[in-house]
Amino acid sequence: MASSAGPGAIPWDWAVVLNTAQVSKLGLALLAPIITVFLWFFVAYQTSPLKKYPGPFLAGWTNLWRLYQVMSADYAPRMKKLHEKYGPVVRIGPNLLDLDLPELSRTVYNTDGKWVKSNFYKNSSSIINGKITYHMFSEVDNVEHARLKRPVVRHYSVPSVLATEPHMDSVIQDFIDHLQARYVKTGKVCQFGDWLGYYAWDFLGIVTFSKKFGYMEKGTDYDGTLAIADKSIDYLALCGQMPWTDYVLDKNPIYPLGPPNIGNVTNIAVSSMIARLQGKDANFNPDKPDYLQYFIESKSTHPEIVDEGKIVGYLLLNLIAGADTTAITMRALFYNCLKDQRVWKKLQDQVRANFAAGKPASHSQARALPYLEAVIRETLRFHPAVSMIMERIVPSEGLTLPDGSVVPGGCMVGMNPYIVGRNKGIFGDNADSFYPDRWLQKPEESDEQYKERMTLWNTANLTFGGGSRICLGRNLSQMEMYKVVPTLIAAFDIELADPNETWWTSSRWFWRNKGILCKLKPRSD
Ligand code: HEM
Repeated sequence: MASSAGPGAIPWDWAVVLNTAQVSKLGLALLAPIITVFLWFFVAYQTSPLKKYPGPFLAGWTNLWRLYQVMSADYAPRMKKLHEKYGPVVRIGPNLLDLDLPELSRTVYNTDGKWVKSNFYKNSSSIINGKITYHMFSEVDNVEHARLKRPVVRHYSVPSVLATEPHMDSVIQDFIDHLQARYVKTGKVCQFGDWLGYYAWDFLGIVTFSKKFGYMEKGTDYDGTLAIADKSIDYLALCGQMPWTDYVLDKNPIYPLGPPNIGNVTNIAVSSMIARLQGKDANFNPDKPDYLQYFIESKSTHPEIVDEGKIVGYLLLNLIAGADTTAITMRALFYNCLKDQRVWKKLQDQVRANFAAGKPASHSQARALPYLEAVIRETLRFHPAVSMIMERIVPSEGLTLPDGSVVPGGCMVGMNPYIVGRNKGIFGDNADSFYPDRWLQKPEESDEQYKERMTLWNTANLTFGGGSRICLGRNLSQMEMYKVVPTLIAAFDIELADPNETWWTSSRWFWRNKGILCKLKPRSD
């Protein structure tokens, strides 16, 4: 067909320009790469040693599938539905199995150093560390990781954490005073979820370098750090599904597309360290140890490992690894307890029988309250702050699964604390419900039976990870929660402003649970 264009116009009818042979050559040239890519995927799929394991069809072909699942922002419940459909072993990537096999938790997360972290962690290291050369969290070489961790690990033991209690008390007192002045006295509705975040950051500022950031003082994320930290974690979660994308996005030298740095917090960490080393840190009281002091001690005990750069890295890691995770857990605790008034009343009664209003609860007294412990343990099980698969590379000897099949070395496997923590074989048919009482000794249960049950349940508890890479800050975050939760309950009557609120409606990423609008009133009893 001839072109209808006038003389001199570019002909739009390609048949005029190209003859049939040329058209087919062009078609082939365009199709060839597509066919090659398809064949490559097809062969990879057909020959994969993980082909025998069930899972969504697309997940076996490309990691784009799981990237899409993470983008949906309700990744963990989606993965749980997959386990309900396919069973305990689900292939969620061409080279990745998600296991709901608590009996293997001590194998995959162990201390022998053979099970290394996948590249999920490696490529995100610079993001977590605010571009400071510190890789302890994400280090995939376990030997190097152990070397980096050696100088600081004792500072996270229970006695070292307990030594920071005076700092904790001062920041908890501040928290109560702010809530009292801004919400209890005025009757205004409190964005309690946000406030738990401000508190968690100020808490870690004080415990880490004896300096609050001022989020509670200002009543807002005044320098955008909390928002940047959220973006960094989102980036980490997304990029980790296809780690090479980090090189195209954040690490591309022309126009980096990663999240911004937590510049203000980094500046505070650096200036605190310099002032402290020069003996000019006005915030520091030698009678109240903090982590900066601990890390400076590590510099003297391990000068071959710890220098000023490492100290800043250690300081920042405390903040990035500890603030968001603990805030999420506290929000989940208040939200779930307030949603179930039976649980709330039981908790409130026990706390109020033991603590007066107005001053921070002591850690030792709080640890003696069985229902508080049950509530904290249930929150950690029901809503783990890390609700993603913790990927590990299977060592060369392979991994034998309960069905007798062997996952070959080099493949990736992992468990998701959210899924393993809701395993019905361990926690019973009501594993999907928030029910703190399950952690109490039953009347018909002997001490021995109760101990056995708790030992079994601990194998399915991966909220803080496990083995040599278990969370370093778990004592710190637990102590924070054991103190602040009873203090708040003893101080105020707390109610959900809208009892029908769900945090699904208030935060895109379900596990971040930013919502929880609350009314805070003077303690009525
Ligand atoms: C409720 C609060 C917290 C939760 C749920 C939590 C959870 C976790 C989990 C699941 C891991 C292991 C990740 C993996 O193996 O893939 C981890 C590692 C880690 N966490 Fe936490 N964390 C919390 C609080 C903290 C705090 C307060 C700090 C620091 C002050 C901290 C510092 C670390 C560090 C340094 C690691 C890496 C340990 C290693 O690789 O040896 N975390 N955390």
